[in-house]
Amino acid sequence: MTTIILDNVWKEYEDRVVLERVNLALDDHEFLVIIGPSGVGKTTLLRLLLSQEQPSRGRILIDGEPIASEPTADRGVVFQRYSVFPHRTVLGNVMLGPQWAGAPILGRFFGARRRELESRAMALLERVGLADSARKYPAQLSGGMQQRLALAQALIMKPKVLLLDEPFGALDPGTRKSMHQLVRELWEENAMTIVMVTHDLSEAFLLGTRVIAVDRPRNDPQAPERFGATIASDFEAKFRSVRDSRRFEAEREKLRLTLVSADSTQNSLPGGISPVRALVKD
Ligand SMILES: Nc1ncnc2c1ncn2[C@@H]1O[C@H](COP(=O)(O)OP(=O)(O)OP(=O)(O)O)[C@@H](O)[C@H]1O
Repeated sequence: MTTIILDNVWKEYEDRVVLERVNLALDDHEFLVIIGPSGVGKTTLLRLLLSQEQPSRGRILIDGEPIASEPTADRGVVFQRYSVFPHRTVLGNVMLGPQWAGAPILGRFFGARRRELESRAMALLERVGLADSARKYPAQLSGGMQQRLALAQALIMKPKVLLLDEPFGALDPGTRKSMHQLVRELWEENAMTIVMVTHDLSEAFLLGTRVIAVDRPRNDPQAPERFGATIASDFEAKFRSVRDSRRFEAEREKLRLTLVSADSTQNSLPGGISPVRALVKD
């Protein structure tokens, strides 16, 4: 379970206010999408969630605890152009993170530990459709394949929160569509929280359980840096219903069993509709 709270968060660079009064409470397993005009502070918000930047004021809590002051493995990130290591194979790139985390001096595992990691990395490459390219180098991959590699690299660290900064921005429409599908599936399978920045509104509402628009509510033409951006709108998006329907399904199943066991003889409603079907209809 992962909840995120931003409590009156500000980000200022000397006299320049980039973000002000940002308040946000994110549920467990949310897919939050951030939209907003160019230069408004969307990436800054992601960098705060990664601890690449610190708030000037306010606080960020993850699962009720103050966010770590340094980037940690439980927060993965994928950028629009991901800098994979060009001299490592696809498999080597995926194995790198856990090796650095587990053996910081040598950066390498040996023996059984290495074999275990290799099989985990291969399973993940299989999942993102890159198993056949495991021995290739990044330069031999298309843009979409490189983004799949970036996803595998982030996921092998089992992040609680995955941050995506315009991850599909450089991809052609067909590849983009297949990446949407993949990310959506990975989000469901891994039960993680995703925070994604995009300029594409249809993508935002297609993927997100929640979409926030970041904008500057106040403007001083004489001093454009005086006011920062904040959450101007907050929408529940289409995919929330899918997430919530899973909870609903579980509840419905419980109720169905109760109804069936409580009264197997009187399980019809007027019009011949059974209670189960009536629930489904609702
Ligand atoms: N280290 C910094 N020092 C000063 N200003 C900064 C710094 N980092 C970011 N900014 C400013 O903060 C503002 C917001 O930048 P940010 O990259 O977060 O915007 P964005 O909404 O992600 O933009 P885009 O959609 O174009 O990627 C920009 O005006 C940028 O110049």
